[in-house]
Amino acid sequence: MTTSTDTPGTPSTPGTPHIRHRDGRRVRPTGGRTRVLPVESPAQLCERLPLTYHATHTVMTARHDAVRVLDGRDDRLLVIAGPCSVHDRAAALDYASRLRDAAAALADDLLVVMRVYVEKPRTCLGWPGLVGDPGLDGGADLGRGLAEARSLMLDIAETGLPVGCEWVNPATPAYLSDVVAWGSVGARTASSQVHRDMASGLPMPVGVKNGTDGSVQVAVDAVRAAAAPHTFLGASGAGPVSVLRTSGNPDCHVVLRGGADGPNYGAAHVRRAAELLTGAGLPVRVVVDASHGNSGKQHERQRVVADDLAMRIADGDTTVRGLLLESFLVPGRQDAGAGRQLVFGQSVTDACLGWSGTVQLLRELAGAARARRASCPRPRRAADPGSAVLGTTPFLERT
Ligand SMILES: O=C[C@H](O)[C@H](O)COP(=O)(O)O
Ligand SMILES: C=C(OP(=O)(O)O)C(=O)O
Repeated sequence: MTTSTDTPGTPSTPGTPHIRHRDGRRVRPTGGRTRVLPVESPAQLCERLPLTYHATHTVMTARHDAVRVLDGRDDRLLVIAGPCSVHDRAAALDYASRLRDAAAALADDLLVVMRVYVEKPRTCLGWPGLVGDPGLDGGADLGRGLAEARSLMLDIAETGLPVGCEWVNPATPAYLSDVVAWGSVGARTASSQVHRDMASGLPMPVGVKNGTDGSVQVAVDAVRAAAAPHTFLGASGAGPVSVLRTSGNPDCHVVLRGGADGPNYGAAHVRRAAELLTGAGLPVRVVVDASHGNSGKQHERQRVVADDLAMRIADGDTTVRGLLLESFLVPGRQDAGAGRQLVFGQSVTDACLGWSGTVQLLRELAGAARARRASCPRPRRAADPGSAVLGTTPFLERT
């Protein structure tokens, strides 16, 4: 085989040779499909936008408390609420200040984390989120996206409200993970080795969704895999690809989000998930996503899911440790696109509950946590909360 540079073609990397087979046929080059563009290193961005004292306090306290809630050592409910995706800083901060006030008022019963989802996995194609396309115009200025995402997360954490997000690209945590109190591996990536490796090194509790097909086993496998140490190639703070060795993340948990075969927030589904976890030798920690497959993506149906869970929790169910809600200022959703006039505070991805509906649900969930506390004899210390028996997990007193 010989190489030639006079063959027509569009190599996108300068210097990529065109290929001519020895029989004279032109061979389409298979390389050159990726252009490499520079971007600020994680260390540079973190130095430019450092974690402040207050934000550090928010993050560390929330991570610690979230683990205790998930383990049943804190009898509150973990509620991760916020827009499906953030696209507009002003609207996200407006929502955050309302959520922070509601969270403070309900702090005895709920541990509230704001969804600040800056990366979106897509079923096929679509807007990739603030990091991938901060201009919502296809410009894909990732350098700007990372900076905007970090700055927004920092400002929210600075107010005392912890933030949570889904980790989609394994290079992103190096830029943002120090600001994040709770993370997620989504339904589209739960079976991905890359995401399991990544979760094993994240310094926060990570909720792994069941698959879009409804498989909970895939999430259980991911939780088990992420609890173990891994060694893999990845982005480090200094930028270049490095060998990363993780110690394993013992704080991962399953998130039931429904799937192609319907919702899975019902008592029987939760029981089944708990059995799978126990069978895998894992602690029974279950969080339910009221949206996605559980709401059939009809935002108002999140109420039905949350009402049902609130009733079961008030009746003493201790298996469900938390809920995810998709909520923003204005209910519903809208299409984004270059030059479009957008409604302030309305989702550009999945439809969300509006603010008043959200507050109502938060109060209801707080009431359920209170009722559960009243019906549970306390304090009951579990010798090993990790080996909790389904539905009868004793809560330890919050300290
Ligand atoms: O949570 C948001 C969406 O459900 C997820 O990103 C997939 O979106 P899509 O099916 O519209 O691509
Ligand atoms: C994409 C999300 O969820 P899922 O992975 O369950 O579809 C999400 O929570 O934004």
